[in-house]
Amino acid sequence: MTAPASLRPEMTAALMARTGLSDEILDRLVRTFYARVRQDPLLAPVFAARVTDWEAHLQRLTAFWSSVALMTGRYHGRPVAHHVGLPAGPDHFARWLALFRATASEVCPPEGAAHVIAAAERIALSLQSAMARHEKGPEG
Ligand code: HEM
Repeated sequence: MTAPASLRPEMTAALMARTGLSDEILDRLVRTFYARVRQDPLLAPVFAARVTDWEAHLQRLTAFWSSVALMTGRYHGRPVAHHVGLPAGPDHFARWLALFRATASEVCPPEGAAHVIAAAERIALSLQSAMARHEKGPEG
């Protein structure tokens, strides 16, 4: 298994060894997960209203997961800015996480699934609180 290009090659190699993850597995995770999101009656409309170029979106999301899970530094974006103002509340997040957990458990080795699920849960919480703060306005 070749290591992905990384800004921190030793850390990436150690994370790959510990989790069994690779850019190939993360690519499969992202593609399988968003194929399910696009079939989901609750989530699909939120994405359909915003994502026009799915291939570009999937490649950004694979870079994001490579940065988060393997510390490659491949993603340069501002995820919070893309979520504030979205019509998505606690039910959407619960569904997103349920689909993500199921997909990660199928696609990744067990240690890798636990690693990406823990990260998704952490990031989902911080996105939700940023979205809630945004809705309340600056006085909060
Ligand atoms: C209810 C849950 C969620 C919904 C409905 C949602 C929806 C969306 C939508 C519509 C976009 C495209 C925004 C645009 O291009 O204008 C997007 C982008 C993105 N989402 Fe989510 N999202 C959810 C949860 C999450 C979670 C939990 C994560 C991370 C673990 C995440 C990570 C990202 C990233 C990295 C992008 C790309 C931002 C960029 O273009 O740089 N999302 N999301």
